Amino acid sequence: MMAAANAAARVAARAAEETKRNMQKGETELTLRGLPTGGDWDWRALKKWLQSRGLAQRSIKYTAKEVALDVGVVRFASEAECSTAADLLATAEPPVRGTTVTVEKGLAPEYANKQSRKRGREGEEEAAAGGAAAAAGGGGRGVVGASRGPKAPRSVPDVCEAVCPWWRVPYPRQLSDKHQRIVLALRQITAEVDRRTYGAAKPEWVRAARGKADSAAGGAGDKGGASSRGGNKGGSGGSVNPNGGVASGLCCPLLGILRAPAIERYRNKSEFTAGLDEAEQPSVGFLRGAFQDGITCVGSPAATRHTSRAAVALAAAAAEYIRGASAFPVYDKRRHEGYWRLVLVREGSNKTFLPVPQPAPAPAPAAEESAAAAAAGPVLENPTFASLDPFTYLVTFEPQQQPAAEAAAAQEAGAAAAAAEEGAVKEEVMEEAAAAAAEGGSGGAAGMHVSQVSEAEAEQPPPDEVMVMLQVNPQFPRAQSDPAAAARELRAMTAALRSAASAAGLPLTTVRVQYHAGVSNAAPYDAPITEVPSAEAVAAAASKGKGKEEGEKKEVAEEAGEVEAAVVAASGPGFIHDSLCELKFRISPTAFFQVNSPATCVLYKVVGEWAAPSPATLLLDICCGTGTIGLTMAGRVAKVVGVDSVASAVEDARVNAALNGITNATFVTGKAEDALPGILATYVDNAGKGATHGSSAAAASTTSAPYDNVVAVCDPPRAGLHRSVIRALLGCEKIRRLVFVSCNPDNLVANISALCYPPDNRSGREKGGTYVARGAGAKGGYSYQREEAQAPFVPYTPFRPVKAVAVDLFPHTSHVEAVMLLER
Ligand SMILES: C[S@@+](CC[C@H](N)C(=O)[O-])C[C@H]1O[C@@H](n2cnc3c(N)ncnc32)[C@H](O)[C@@H]1O
Repeated sequence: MMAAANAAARVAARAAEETKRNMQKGETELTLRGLPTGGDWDWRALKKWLQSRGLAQRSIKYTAKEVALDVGVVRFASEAECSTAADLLATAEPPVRGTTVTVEKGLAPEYANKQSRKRGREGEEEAAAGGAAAAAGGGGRGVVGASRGPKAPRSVPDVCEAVCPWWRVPYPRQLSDKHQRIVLALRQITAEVDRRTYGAAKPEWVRAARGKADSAAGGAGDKGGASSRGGNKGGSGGSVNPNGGVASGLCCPLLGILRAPAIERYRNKSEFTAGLDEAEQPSVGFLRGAFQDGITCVGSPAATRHTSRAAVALAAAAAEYIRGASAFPVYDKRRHEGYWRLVLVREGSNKTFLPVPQPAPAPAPAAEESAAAAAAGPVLENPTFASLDPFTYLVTFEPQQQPAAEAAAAQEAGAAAAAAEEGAVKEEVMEEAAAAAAEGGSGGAAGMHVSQVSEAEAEQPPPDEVMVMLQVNPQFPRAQSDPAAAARELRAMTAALRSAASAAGLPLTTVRVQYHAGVSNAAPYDAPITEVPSAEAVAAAASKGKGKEEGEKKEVAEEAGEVEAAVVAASGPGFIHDSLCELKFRISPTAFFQVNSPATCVLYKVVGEWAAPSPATLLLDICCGTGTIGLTMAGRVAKVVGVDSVASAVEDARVNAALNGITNATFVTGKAEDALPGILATYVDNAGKGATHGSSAAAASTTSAPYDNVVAVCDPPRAGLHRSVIRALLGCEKIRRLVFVSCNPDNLVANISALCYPPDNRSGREKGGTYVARGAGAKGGYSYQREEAQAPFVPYTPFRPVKAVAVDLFPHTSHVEAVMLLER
């Protein structure tokens, strides 16, 4: 009992630390520029303005009065709130008419500088006291604080610690910790829905899970959702049964975690920063910490476990060019100076990953035997994506000798017994959950116990196509005053990359240039992307250049001879292809594509199985990227409709459908929150009711009802789904099954809870209205006011969590993907 309590405290502390880290990373912060300065404007006025938009911030940094700075930083309680606020503020009336307030995610460098200066001072004090500790991993000194002037003597993390911080953690332990993260999230969903539902409206699955959690905790209750850390080390015996959640306060059974088929150098995309290394030399690699922490030092990616050899070679070539041959400097974010910003490397393979199954767990083999068997693995005869059983990769935790299928059966028996005791309705819920685990869950595969997981995984074969995108700063003064010189730089860099690629046997087929002047490296999706300038473009720019000297013109001519062949060879189509799940996908430079193809294959197979479509199904692929999930299921459904906010990704999706001869898929460009109501109106008969609150003309004009059987797959970005997407999904009763893929457990909790709240317990705002204070300081209580132009709230049936599984797409990092099935 004591051990469980200690474990619970550890889990809670870890969760709190994670939240704090997220906040420090700036994922919950918005930078607002163009705010009023002087006059009555201070942080209170800013707070009022935010309140008038219905936003509640956690903290504000805004010093307009003191230093006439028009920049404010607003921090929110969660990433989801931050994203919602970003959307709202981007279109909000500015506080002062005629001005424009721009919204950017993350911490303004103005404040980062302040922070880093403060930290720098702290570092100096620490050093003076002889207490400056080296960062874990033994990183040396780094560039901290302003890059001008003396560096603060604070150490920065080693590059591996910064980008794949679990690189020294044994893989089984990584899996345990990630699995535990999802255990916690599933508990939090129960706790969250429990907290916000009362009386008869409380869903039965919550009662069932809570009842069990409370009794597991000795009746003490478990309001916070973190009561035990069982299952973490393959035998600690806490109250969590990781193979089934109902018995432990989880909102549904968690089947385990699907390990990544490839864990070394698995990334097919690497985004390198051009910056100064520890020795203040130009370099291309990974930032060794967060810019918000004042760290701008770049480290070589060579030692990082997740970066491919191809990407490492190209980063080295780019660094060598900048150091040895370029007349343009790397970009300095603090001073907004310099030219070279990012080098993005993307790789594609024309061979679909077809997994070799690992052996079923044998009873307690010796560690070396197990590793050898796992490394060799039995070979599937004619393996195909259709024959892939993703649960071959299932890793379970305890009990050690009990395979998952048996554990599920045991759970089913336990659940049934418990249900018999506690009433007929509950019986139904428990049985359904247990049956889900037993039947559709692991597909009959036993998986393997965590103690049998091997690290001996093969590296990926070399790529068949490689694309590089160079991001540069178009506002660099010399690039502006001498475009010919800038063009020559880009051409020479391309030649350097091509030559390194040839030496390493890499098919570098395409190089593109992205122009981005913003402070953050993340360029907007519509930032211009061009081909590498042609020789003619250089000559034209040179001849237009003011007062070009003869020597320089000659250099252009010579350069054209030397570099032309390389530039032409790398001029490619501006995209690459990857073969995933036996389909071919075109990928544009900025389109989202999962970075670990073998693990993605496993992930998509689970999604396809749990979606359980029929030939009559309309499949909604929400946040579809290049169309991958929808297209892998297109052969099993009547129609796929995908939506994504990035135009180039949607264009890729359309091309991908054609490339694979798929004719029943349609892809829509737009934010899901804007486009979904219209999609539902077009393809589902009762769309619009409640989904759009009557605001969509498209919904009103719905005439046909072609699809009765609708399955939704949601795979949102880290910020999660927008509230109006959730409303639209809930409002469309024909969506009875929903598969949710999440790369962020925090937003998994927020989104799944929102999909599972019964309508009676929604807050006023969720219903389309808001509670407003009666009288000053809310002393007179609150009254509910419906928002203008909102249609009456339409009741809906909430979803119910059925089962979940974690998937490890990102070995050596703390990130984990989760798949959840919801039904109603
Ligand atoms: C995690 S990715 C998933 C993509 C795709 N399902 C896949 O597996 O490759 C999230 C996707 O959501 C898209 N996205 C981000 N915000 C969005 C929004 N508001 N509406 C629709 N799509 C959005 C991104 O462009 C990205 O393609």
